[in-house]
Amino acid sequence: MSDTSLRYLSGFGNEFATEAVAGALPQGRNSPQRAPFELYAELVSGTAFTAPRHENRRSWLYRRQPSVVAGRYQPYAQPLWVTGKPEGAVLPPEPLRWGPFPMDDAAALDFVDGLRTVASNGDVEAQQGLAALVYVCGRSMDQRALVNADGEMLLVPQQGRLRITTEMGLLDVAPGEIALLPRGIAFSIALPDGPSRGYVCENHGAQFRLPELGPIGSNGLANARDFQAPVAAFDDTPIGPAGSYQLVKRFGGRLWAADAHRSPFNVVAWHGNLTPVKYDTQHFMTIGSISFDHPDPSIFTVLTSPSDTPGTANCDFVIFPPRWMVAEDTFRPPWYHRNLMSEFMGLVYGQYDAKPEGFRPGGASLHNCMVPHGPDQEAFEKASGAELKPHKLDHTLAFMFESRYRFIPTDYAMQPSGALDADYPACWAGLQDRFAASN
Ligand SMILES: O=C(O)Cc1cc(O)ccc1O
Ligand SMILES: [Fe+2]
Repeated sequence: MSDTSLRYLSGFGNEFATEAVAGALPQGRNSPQRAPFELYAELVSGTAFTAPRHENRRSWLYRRQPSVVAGRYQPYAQPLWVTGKPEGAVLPPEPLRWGPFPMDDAAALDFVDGLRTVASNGDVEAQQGLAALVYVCGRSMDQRALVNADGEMLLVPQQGRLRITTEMGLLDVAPGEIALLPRGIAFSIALPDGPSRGYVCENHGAQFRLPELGPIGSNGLANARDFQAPVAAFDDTPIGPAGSYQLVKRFGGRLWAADAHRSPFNVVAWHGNLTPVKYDTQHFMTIGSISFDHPDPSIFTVLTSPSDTPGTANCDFVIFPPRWMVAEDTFRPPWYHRNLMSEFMGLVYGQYDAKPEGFRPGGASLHNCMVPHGPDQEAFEKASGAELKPHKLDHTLAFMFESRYRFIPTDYAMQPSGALDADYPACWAGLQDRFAASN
């Protein structure tokens, strides 16, 4: 597929129609007796057929061969991609933090082999919860594609651009941008900038959508028009022998691989509202306090995956982008707090105001349900004494996967020789009792 296919259609959840060859989309019906150019019609339903109209997501693909043409699947070993709650897993009741996840072994790994679950929750079979992963990779996926039947994947690149080929077309995603790849849609990732690292939310629950805006009104936060879907594009490499391509499938918390004769990227035209999208976080219209007090971080929600309990998300994807701090008589960083919701955070670049030194780009932190946390001593002291003039928190992008379900860290995350910060709670130890009743 050539770079000329790198054009985008704008809007979140729109009804798109796109064809790589003029005339390839049937008009006025979805499954004519014979589709144009002898293409096969294939429906992909991302929601139950009967999901409410505003939540319903499906697309019609017109392709050279239907996806059912594939070899037989064999188990594929990738022990560091872990789903759900491992048997007997120990869940420390403390705050956890990791330094930048090492990229030492990245050179030999592609995106599939470079995925490492840091923490996971829920139950993939119950369509609940998520896995928070990192990827470290130095190789493009060569002659192979991944299909995740277990959930959609939200990619947050931290280092290196991703060129993502999908059944619907191409996406180019740089650090500062995100990609949302629907459950079940095949994709393959190339690395135009070399070694890459980033974060992934593998969402087993309800699909991510834009949050309600309530009193904010009809504009603001992430605007629907800034999400970009690919235009139809296909790979016209001729069919090769069995095994010239590999399809890797995530299915029930395990990986499988099948030989194929060609890539699954043979969709000549498609229409519908189930599609991969990318979004540039620079377009996020940030709202904050213009009087006093630090608001709840829900004002930074880009996308939300609701659960069955209103307002209590399976997962909120929240960002902390560059923004002005202007609040008067206010301790401006996050307050000390405990939260029913569990918070997994990562840092794409820059500094995070609550932890200016200890939280590093490419690392992560985890504050599970009711685990106390807040600014480290350095941040507390600085912010308590700072002159409260307007101040731009610039050159920074942190994010959070916030979930109603506690995240269980994996063995990979907890190994003492890895990125785990063994002494994280020490960053608060110096917060003295300064009570002075006479004040
Ligand atoms: O814990 C964190 O750093 C995330 C966070 C940020 C904020 O501004 C308010 C609450 C919150 O949990
Ligand atoms: Fe928090």
